Amino acid sequence: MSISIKNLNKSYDDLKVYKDFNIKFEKNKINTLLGPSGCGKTTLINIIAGLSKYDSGHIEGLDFRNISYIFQEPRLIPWLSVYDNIDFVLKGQFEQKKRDQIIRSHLELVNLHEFKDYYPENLSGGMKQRVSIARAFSYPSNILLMDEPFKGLDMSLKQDIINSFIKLYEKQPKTIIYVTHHIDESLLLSDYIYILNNSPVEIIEKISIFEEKRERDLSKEYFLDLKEYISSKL
Ligand SMILES: Nc1ncnc2c1ncn2[C@@H]1O[C@H](COP(=O)(O)OP(=O)(O)OP(=O)(O)O)[C@@H](O)[C@H]1O
Repeated sequence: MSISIKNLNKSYDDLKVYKDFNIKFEKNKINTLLGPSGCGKTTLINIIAGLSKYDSGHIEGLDFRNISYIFQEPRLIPWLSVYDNIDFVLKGQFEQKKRDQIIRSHLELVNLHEFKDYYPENLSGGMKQRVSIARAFSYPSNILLMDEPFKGLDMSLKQDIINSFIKLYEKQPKTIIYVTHHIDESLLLSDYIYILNNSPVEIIEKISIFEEKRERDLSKEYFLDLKEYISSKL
């Protein structure tokens, strides 16, 4: 489902972060919020997740039971194996046989099927983040919220994880809201980029790039031009 935010107002004491703010996130697309640090991206995603209160406004198209999350840190349960970390969110959703099939197929898609019995402490940072991506897609949600999920990973690892992510997304499209302040990452992943800036926050521009191929090559002229253009807006 698409998600519409209407006339949002949110302040922290004297700091007005959102003033009569409106935005619409497109159904089953990757909608990216790109803006400088401190402009209000995390505040917005926390409001959508129901983790932060807002002063006034309306949010349409949300059902809190219907949301998956991928955070900056993988947030795996340390005393559960890779397999059981995913099973944990699926219990109560499906019977055992179906859960087993879902977990195995998702671990396969992120190339971690051989690590299903490992505990988080024995995995690298990139592997843990792949488990959290597999977990987010295993859960039967229509909406996925991601806040800087690739932070702290080097570029080649990032590229692998983004590829795993795109494989899962293409098999099971969801309405995705993705927060980042990295232009390169936003160009690799997005269908729509909302450039945010100013205080209170404004949408400087909505850029649509979903007609371009997903096999994205950031060294291509189109992306270099777009990157320069976006930089000039931030
Ligand atoms: N709990 C809070 N109390 C007071 N001010 C806050 C609080 N949370 C955020 N802010 C302020 O609100 C503004 C927006 O913060 P927010 O974290 O939403 O920005 P952001 O764009 O996500 O930044 P970053 O990329 O650094 O996380 C910032 O000026 C921040 O200092």
